[in-house]
Amino acid sequence: MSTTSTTPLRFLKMHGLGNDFVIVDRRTDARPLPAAAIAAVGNRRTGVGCDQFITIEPGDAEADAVMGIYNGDDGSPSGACGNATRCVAHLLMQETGKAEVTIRTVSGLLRGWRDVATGLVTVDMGPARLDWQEIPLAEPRDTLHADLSVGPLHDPVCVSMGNPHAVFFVDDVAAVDLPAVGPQVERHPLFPARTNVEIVQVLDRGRVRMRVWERAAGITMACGSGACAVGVAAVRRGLTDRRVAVALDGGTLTIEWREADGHVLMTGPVATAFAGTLDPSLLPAPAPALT
Ligand SMILES: N[C@@H](CCC[C@H](N)C(=O)O)C(=O)O
Repeated sequence: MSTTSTTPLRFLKMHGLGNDFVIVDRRTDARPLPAAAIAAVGNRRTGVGCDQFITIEPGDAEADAVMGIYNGDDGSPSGACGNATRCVAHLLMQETGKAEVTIRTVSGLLRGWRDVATGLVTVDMGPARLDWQEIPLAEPRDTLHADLSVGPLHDPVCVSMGNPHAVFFVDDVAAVDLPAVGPQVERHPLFPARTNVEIVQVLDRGRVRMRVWERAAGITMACGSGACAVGVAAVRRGLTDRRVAVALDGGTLTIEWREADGHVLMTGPVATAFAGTLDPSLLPAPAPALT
């Protein structure tokens, strides 16, 4: 189909636990979407507003679709978005009638499925990556005790779920001024690609409370890849069992770090808020005609 910037671009607004996404289907409309246009759409005052902007691209021999992930603040790409992956898995299952779908992201092939009784959607987020170069960190460090202090936060566990996470265990998540300290950790020189920041309070061996400062999105109601990183970090520190309920501001995700293959499974609800079209003025103007 031929499209121009004056043709409205259709989108779906979805969320997982209040972590919200503008999702566009580029299998039917592949117009260019530069970072500035994504940031304009992501702006909550002047655009639609979203934590992440998600694209669905044509699939291939192994995947039902390819998913692109961009942060709402600046259009920067990310290697993972757990909650959006659950939303896209839900859409693809609805579309294909399949009980299980496969989604390709820049970090790998992810499988998603639904529990028919509860409607909850699970995604296999693949293996947690624990080497300092995979986070990435700027220099060799033990990712189990990364020897970093920023304000009241100390001694993070660093985990990559395809995107970087610094997980700090604290006594009381409510007592931390996350809007103040989150951006300082996000942009600390130890993290050359910046980082997502999680603060966690362990409640018991099966439950934790978590708050998140997301890279290029700020405080969000929930972060799926962050919850995965927290589950992995808590097991590595010996604080919880391998299956844990992670209570976020927007609700609870169940995380299981599977012993057999090191994959991390994430389960929770998805919801569709509304469908709409993007104002063409938010999108790039057509290139001027050559004379
Ligand atoms: N909300 C997401 C994570 C989105 C990407 C993140 N801000 C990054 O830059 O890595 C999730 O549910 O995982």
